[in-house]
Amino acid sequence: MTQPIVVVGAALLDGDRLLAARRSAPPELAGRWELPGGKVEPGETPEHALVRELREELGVTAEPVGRVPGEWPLKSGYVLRVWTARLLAGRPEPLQDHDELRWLTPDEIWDVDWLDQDVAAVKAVLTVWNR
Ligand SMILES: Nc1nc2c([nH]c(=O)n2[C@H]2C[C@H](O)[C@@H](COP(=O)(O)OP(=O)(O)OP(=O)(O)O)O2)c(=O)[nH]1
Repeated sequence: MTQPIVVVGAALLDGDRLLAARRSAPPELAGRWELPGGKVEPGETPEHALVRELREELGVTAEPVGRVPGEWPLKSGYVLRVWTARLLAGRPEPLQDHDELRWLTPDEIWDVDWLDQDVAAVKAVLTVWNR
């Protein structure tokens, strides 16, 4: 069986806030909100992919903290896996793939229009947040 392509999503946490990112492309996803991240490249660990993607997309240095249990199907052949992460240096900016960022408290988490496939992942993040 063909292995799915893993997309890593970062639940970047800063105190009581989670970073959400609004996609600027492709057209069918643009305007919807997601966890920043991207595809794991061949030969790369998911943790390394997460650090690389956050540097490329947001211009920050971050480190993975822990895997959020579960995985969520995306388009055919892709699955989303999520790690909590913390900022080590820099202030996130929407450099690539996104046109807006928002830091959300748990009370604000559903104020943004998450991608359909991210809703279950964000719920899972809420269960591990601040434990
Ligand atoms: N990063 C990310 N992608 C997601 C999420 N939910 C979701 O459906 N996706 C989809 C969007 C894309 O089709 C795919 C990830 O692709 P990407 O474009 O972010 O990854 P990438 O930076 O490695 O891509 P590329 O431009 O190098 O091709 O997964 C999510 O929460 N985070």
